[in-house]
Amino acid sequence: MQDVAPQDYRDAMACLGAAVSIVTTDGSAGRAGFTASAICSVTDDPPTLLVCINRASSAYASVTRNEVVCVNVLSARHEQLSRLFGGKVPADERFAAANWSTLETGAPVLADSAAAFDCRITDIVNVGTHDVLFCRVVALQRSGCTDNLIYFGRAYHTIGVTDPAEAGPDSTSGPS
Ligand SMILES: NC(=O)c1ccc[n+]([C@@H]2O[C@H](COP(=O)([O-])OP(=O)(O)OC[C@H]3O[C@@H](n4cnc5c(N)ncnc54)[C@H](O)[C@@H]3O)[C@@H](O)[C@H]2O)c1
Ligand SMILES: Cc1cc2c(cc1C)N(C[C@H](O)[C@H](O)[C@H](O)COP(=O)(O)O)c1[nH]c(=O)[nH]c(=O)c1N2
Repeated sequence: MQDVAPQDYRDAMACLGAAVSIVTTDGSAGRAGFTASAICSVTDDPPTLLVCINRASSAYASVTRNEVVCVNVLSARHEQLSRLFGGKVPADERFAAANWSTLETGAPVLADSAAAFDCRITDIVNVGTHDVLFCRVVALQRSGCTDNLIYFGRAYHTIGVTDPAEAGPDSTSGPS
């Protein structure tokens, strides 16, 4: 198979705007977190999303050994936090910059995230430099879901709803 050059691929992927989240974990393998845009809904039954994580990431060992993650969806106000979790800053310094709680799994939940998906990792598929994590959502939290931090063209942007009712009510859900 003839591949395109990685740089050409990245240049084209820079045209694909994506929501930004902070993926966290905690457990016997330690607390860790990283900024992620490669996140996608897989199915609502059972509620499952996927996260792509670079195996070279400082969070990789903790994420895969703890087998739990929380996907914290970011709002416009979280741009600086996203930069902190985007690399090269010690984990304690990343977490010190915000308030965190927990839901079911013990993975850190960002207090004012637009939405937080608390998950157990059920399957992992290795592809190139990354692992694709299939994550079963066991609890979630929504609050102030009126805007999103977006990464597009190698820069941060914001999108928002004009009528807050469009975003629906705040809520917290556990296992049904
Ligand atoms: N999926 C990812 O792992 C991913 C996504 C976005 C950004 N990043 C990292 O953030 C930094 C800044 O990125 P940028 O968007 O400003 O410029 P960039 O040129 O590195 O990336 C452009 C786009 O290519 C994709 N991409 C980049 N690196 C990738 C990788 N290693 N694997 C798969 N897809 C990748 C992303 O969609 C990204 O938005 C880089 O170090 C980049 O590797 C990684
Ligand atoms: C906007 C944006 C989006 C992403 C990233 C960065 C930024 C700025 N990074 C990179 C990731 O956050 C960073 O490489 C890790 O924090 C690893 O750095 P450390 O090894 O912890 O220093 C990233 N990494 C990854 O494995 N999957 C992803 O989806 C993304 N998405």
